[in-house]
Amino acid sequence: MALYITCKTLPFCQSQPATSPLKSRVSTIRCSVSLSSEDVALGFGERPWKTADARLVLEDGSIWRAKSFGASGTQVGEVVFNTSMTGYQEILTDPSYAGQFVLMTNPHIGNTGINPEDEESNQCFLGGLVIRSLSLCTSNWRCTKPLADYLAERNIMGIYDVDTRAITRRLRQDGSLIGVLSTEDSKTDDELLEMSRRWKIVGVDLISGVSCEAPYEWAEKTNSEWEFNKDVISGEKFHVVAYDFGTKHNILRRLASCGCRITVVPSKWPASETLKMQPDGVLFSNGPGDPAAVPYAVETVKEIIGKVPVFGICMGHQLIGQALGGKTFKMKFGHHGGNHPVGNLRNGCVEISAQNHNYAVDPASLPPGVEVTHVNLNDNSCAGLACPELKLMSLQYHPESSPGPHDSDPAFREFIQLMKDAKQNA
Ligand SMILES: NC(=O)CC[C@H](N)C(=O)O
Repeated sequence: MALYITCKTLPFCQSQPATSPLKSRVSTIRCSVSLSSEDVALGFGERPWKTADARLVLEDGSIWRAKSFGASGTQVGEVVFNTSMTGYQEILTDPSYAGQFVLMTNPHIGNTGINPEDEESNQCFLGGLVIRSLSLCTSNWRCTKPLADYLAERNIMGIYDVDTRAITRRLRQDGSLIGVLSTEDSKTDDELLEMSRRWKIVGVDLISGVSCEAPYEWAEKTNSEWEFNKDVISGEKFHVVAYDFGTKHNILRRLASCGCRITVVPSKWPASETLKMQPDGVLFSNGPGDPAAVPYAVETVKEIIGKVPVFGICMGHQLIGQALGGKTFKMKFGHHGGNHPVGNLRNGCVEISAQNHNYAVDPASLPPGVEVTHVNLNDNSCAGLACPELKLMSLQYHPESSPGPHDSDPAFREFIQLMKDAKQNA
């Protein structure tokens, strides 16, 4: 539904000819109000306003009453908070959120609606969305639909009008918690609590549920506004095999923009098949869940490192850490947001980065010869690794941003350089 507000402004200048047609001084503001077919159910279109019809029951026994949007039903997941100020659509489509409810600390969500160019994967894998306030209006020239309709279509539950600050403080204090979201009155609080306490996310392989089924080629690049460093973008073609553990599209787009031909392969694609393709480099992507629960992926990484240059991002970094002999551990509440300061220990610079992870590599568990290249400055956790001997680099965070600042984008060019050097020395 579109609402047109016509605002008849008075002439700004008294000397304007009185004959000036009024039409020219009428400005029309197009305010696209995203009232969907569910308007009445949502209570946006009429009074009285919608009242609480959903519950979020956390495993610590707390019960949060809220209003639902998107899908209805009952869903269990791990609640994590994300501090990004923008980019809820990229967050919703980041496959690394599989099994999790994302609670946005930014209180106002939905104002830019849904924009098809902003998708980071073809699906939403997250468990649900928890927000303070759902925007009544959408305002973006690319917007095709309101957030509530999109979530309903994709069968993803959302709740709003819930005290996200109080839940965030609880998560910061007690660590991430399992929760159950429900719109079903037939389920008692105790049943939902029991469900949250029985559900486990640690030790579960979540990447096989989000990876592609068969290899495919990727060619799409990021658009020109990303190329703030044109001079160093290589015109050369490198063939990169990208392991899809739940890859975000912008990783592939940035590689394509840097001159890579990309073959995306499923998470269980044998290392021997990859090596047969004789790629110039291999990328291990981001992905959901516990990195210690996917030993087959660690084996794949082990078989590849040392043979071709590799770059690991987030889950990929954690798999590389394990393949090198290190261990991962679960953090208290992880890092999720677009404002995490990272110290680049190689050049002494600070990068403000996009992050999304609940696990980290324990640097003390790594063998000599592996260099910690980056640290998260909020808690000193390991944020990057390198081993020049093995032509290997990895980052715990997201150089492709989307959403988030572009400070870490040079990492893609470092990977290009790694491949270039390996080619020259071959
Ligand atoms: N974005 C990612 O790859 C996340 C990695 C892993 N699932 C974690 O939570 O730590």
